[in-house]
Amino acid sequence: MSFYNMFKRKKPREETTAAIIGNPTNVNHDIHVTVTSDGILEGLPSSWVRQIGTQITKAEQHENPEVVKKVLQYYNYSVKKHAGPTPDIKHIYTQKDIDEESKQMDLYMQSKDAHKSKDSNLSDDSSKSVECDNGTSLPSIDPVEIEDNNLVQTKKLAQTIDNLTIEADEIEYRRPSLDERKFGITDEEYMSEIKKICNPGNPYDYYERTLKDLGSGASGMVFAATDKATGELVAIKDIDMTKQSKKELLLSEIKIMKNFRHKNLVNFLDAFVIDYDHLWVVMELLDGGPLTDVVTETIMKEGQIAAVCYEVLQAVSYLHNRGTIHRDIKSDNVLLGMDGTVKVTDFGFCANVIGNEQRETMVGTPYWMAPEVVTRQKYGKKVDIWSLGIMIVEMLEGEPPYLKEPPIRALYLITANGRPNIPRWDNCSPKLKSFIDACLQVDVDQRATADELLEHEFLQERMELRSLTPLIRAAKRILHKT
Ligand SMILES: Nc1ncnc2c1ncn2[C@@H]1O[C@H](COP(=O)(O)OP(=O)(O)OP(=O)(O)O)[C@@H](O)[C@H]1O
Repeated sequence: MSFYNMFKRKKPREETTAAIIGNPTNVNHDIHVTVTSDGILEGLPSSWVRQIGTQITKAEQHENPEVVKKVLQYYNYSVKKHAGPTPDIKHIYTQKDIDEESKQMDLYMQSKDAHKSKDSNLSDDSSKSVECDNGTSLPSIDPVEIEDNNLVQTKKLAQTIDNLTIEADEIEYRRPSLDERKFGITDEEYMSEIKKICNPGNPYDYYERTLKDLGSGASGMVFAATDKATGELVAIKDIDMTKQSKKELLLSEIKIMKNFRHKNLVNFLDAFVIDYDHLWVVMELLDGGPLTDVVTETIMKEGQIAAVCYEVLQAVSYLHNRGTIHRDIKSDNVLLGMDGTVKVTDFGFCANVIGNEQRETMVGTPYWMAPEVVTRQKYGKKVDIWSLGIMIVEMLEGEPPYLKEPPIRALYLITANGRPNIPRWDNCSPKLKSFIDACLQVDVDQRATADELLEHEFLQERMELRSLTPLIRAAKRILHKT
């Protein structure tokens, strides 16, 4: 369900602008940030200044200029990365992918030469830096001749920022060509590959479509079908491949997912190509709906929270022990069975859809994001543990911290505040407090691993899975999903 559905719950307005953009072809912006004596970040491209807008106060900029810079870097990198023809699909993530992504991000934002404006007459001296009040050092804006006349100085500074503004605003955006989107493989090659990976048969020979639609996601509909051989219900995700920019990555995901099988994952069952350009992914069906419905509509007991955590952690441990990071653990991606079964989904499939509003949004969901994702420090498997901690906050409070804040502000608060305030903290038992503490450590080394958490005493307090059934029923009733 990922990012898209989360915003369907409460979607910050600024995320809905939907111009279709491709990769920048003329990225020419020097980004030299400085902090004035008033603690204001200067030298930011105008588009960034607009993004800060009312989201980050001057006092916050003054207090945490480095965090603001990192947040904007991360946000802009994510948006552009998501928009471009480079491999940006959420696929099976490993530490290697993350290291590579960090390198690309550094290159994107820090390589002065890579972003130098051909028109810019600014100095190329990047060695200068400005010492901020908090001791951090930011690269200085290129020299504006200091003249006695303050007005001239101010004008020149404004002109400098204007230059940056023009550079940032004049990036040419274009839609990636079909060839770029396919990474050079022809339709014939692609179809031959897909035939090797997917079941070549006709899905209607195996499954009978029911009238029940389970919902729709970014990449298409999910509907229920009956397995003709067993009579069991399955869920089929219908992905319109003409809207996928990275078809071959989709295929490699299917290959990997075929090998992942765990009782706490929504397991992949089969895949078919239908009508030439639609991919049907057959999965186990979970009839209880997403955990989100339960956290928003009901009040969970600690024993029920422990039961969910225990199941989710088994899936996370399975993925981590196979070198895979989920990167999007949240209640929307935990599906429930009416019997209380708990399964993690979206661990392989997250479509990169061309031509809808998602393309201008970030990769990943900010509210569940660990601080190190933004700061890029020791970013690895433990991001899933932080997200689990945030999911516990959802189970306690009904929503993650900062959900009402727009994404840039949420990213700022996550990075600047570290561990969030939990309003119901005082009502939690010592065991639950200790469990949350183990998940929401800003210091990655202090944060527990999935295997360590599985041994935590809080989980010994877990109730039976079927204790979740009344909550699921109640949520369905309230949401008229029965
Ligand atoms: N295996 C399943 N069993 C039952 N319902 C499911 C299953 N998979 C998805 N759904 C439901 O279908 C809807 C759409 O799910 P989907 O995973 O396509 O959303 P998404 O994550 O927003 O899309 P995408 O993964 O393409 O970004 C959701 O409401 C989800 O609860």
